[in-house]
Amino acid sequence: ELTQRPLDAKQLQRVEDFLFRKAAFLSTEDVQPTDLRELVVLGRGNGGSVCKVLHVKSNIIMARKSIHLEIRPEVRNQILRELRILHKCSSPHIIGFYGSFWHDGEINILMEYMDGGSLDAVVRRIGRIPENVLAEITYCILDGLVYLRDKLSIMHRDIKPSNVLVSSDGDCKLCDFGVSGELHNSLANTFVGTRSYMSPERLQGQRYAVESDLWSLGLSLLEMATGVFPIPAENLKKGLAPMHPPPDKPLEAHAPDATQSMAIFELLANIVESEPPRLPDDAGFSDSFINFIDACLKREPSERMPLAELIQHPWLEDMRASQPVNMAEWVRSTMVPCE
Ligand SMILES: O=c1[nH]ccc2cc(OC[C@@H]3CCNC3)c(Cl)cc12
Repeated sequence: ELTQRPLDAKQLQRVEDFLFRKAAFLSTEDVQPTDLRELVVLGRGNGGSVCKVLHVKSNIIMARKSIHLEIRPEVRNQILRELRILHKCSSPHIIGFYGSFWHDGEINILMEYMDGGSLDAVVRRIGRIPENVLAEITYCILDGLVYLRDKLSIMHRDIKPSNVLVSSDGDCKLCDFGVSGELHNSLANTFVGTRSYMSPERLQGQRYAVESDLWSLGLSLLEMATGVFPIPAENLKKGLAPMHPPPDKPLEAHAPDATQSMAIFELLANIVESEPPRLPDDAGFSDSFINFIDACLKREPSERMPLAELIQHPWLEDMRASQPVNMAEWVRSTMVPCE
């Protein structure tokens, strides 16, 4: 059995609290869009936009992801049917699901609200994430991947910093995993972006499996540790992003996104043809962290360290033992004080 850490009592309590809130919510009849009061837009990406909403009848704050799709009723009903699998998800490392509904040309997915937001926004705000914090985050991601594989027999398909969410309670959860094949097909040609976390085998249209998620994990960790998207490898030569850039000089002023200069096709060709990127060995990262990322970033999927071994990698235990993190405190330190 994998070395799952026993959930601490507070974490278990929060999972139960969620299920209790969800029961209260489900006791209200089917969600009508008018039941939701829009509070603030949280972000855009993955084909949709995310809004913080209040479900008025149950007085629960939620995150609603809306995906505009021009599809036939049979296809959208198939998507809603497949999304219902998410009701079976109950893990401290997987975002909670309240339900989904179609309205006015959009699939709406109601999820648990995470007040710390997504890690892409955290990195934009503070520059880069300390190694010991990344070890905690990595454990949560790996445990979430184990849960998806063992309970839903699925891989994530879209591991990247913007699909990892954190909360001021110290929780760290995966979202936007590929639970609906029909939704995946409907979104197939909507890729927009200047960077890709996709594995070489997937970019080449070859068969891919959970090892492809491990490539994406390695690339995401490299980016969050250095504050720089690591492809092309030259990006890393310019040194790390400053940690906690002075508020007067927003990060953009520091590191204009070098990948913008490289067109997306050239970038994808680089991923497939070049040696995988590595953590710099003169920037203060531990050897076991460098080794962990190397174990994920093998171009050959079969050479990547399997999930069961990664979750037991010395880096996770060493970091947790030598530099333990209070995740609740750390997340709070990254949050923008409300005006
Ligand atoms: O609180 C959330 N719950 C579920 C999903 C979610 C997604 C979020 O952001 C997703 C976008 C995608 C690209 N960057 C951020 C945020 Cl910022 C909060 C939540």
